[in-house]
Amino acid sequence: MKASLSNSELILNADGSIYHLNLLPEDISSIIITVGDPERVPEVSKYFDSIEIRKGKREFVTHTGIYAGKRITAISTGIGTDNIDIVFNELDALANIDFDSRDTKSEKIQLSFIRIGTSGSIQPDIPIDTFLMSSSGIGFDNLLHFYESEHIKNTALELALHDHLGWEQHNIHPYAVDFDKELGDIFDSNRIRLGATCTNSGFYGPQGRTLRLKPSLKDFNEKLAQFSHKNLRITNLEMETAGIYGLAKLLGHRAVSLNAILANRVTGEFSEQGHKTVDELIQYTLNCIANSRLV
Ligand SMILES: O=P(O)(O)O[C@H]1O[C@H](CO)[C@@H](O)[C@H]1O
Ligand SMILES: O=c1cc[nH]c(=O)[nH]1
Repeated sequence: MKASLSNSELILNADGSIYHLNLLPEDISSIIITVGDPERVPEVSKYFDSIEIRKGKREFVTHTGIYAGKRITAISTGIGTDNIDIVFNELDALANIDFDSRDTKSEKIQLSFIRIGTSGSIQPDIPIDTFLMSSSGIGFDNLLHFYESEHIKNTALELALHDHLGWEQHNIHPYAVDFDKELGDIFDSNRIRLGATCTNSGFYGPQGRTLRLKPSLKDFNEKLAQFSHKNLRITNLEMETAGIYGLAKLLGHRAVSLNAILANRVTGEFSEQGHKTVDELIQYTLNCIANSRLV
């Protein structure tokens, strides 16, 4: 028989809540909106008809409530896939590990994750203040390389990208994971574009930005923007989507990432109405959830 999880692996606080998120199993819904910025959580939950849970620790703020008859959890992940590792492992533990016996439950709950994030476009025809749904997440961070994950990756996309970039000598080995198409269909409309999203481990050098430091790869964004594979092109850069797609799939959950495009890296523009654009994406997302069969 498999030994149950020790105190150093499944870490619970004195009140029985999970270590970083400070949440109890009953605090979360199976419909989960993730946002990067902790201040975006109340921007989502202000539309709820009622709020039942308000908890937080570090950058991980959680509100659970009811919107149009659906129980929804909104949680902030902070910035980066290092935090995605914590948030997704702990949310899955809340759903699928019995905290008393410290064993995995025999009946698993599938969670539906919807990220509402901000991002920068690398294509001239994807303007600021538009919405974009990530059909694939391409990870330049290393998160998925630490998990057995060959079976959930889009290896055809990975190979085509490796061939195009030729960056092995720079120790850059991106991984690729697709969104959950059925979940994505709920958010599809002529209001939102589709594209492949690159996730990286930083905002400046790792997204081809130069303030005072010189990038090692001079043509980073251009090379990504030129790539195409089976009608798919790389459209935007941010810092969480690929990790979310990878961990959600590995754990048997569904995920989709919706981006408010705030920067256009080709034209050099940055939105002056970012708050409004994000607010519109929040309302769009909630409306799609309300009109869906998600439970
Ligand atoms: O607006 P959020 O969701 O934080 O997402 C984007 O914004 C942050 C960088 O400013 C990164 O987390 C990036 O992915
Ligand atoms: O350019 C951008 C804008 C928002 N978030 C990012 O990670 N990059």
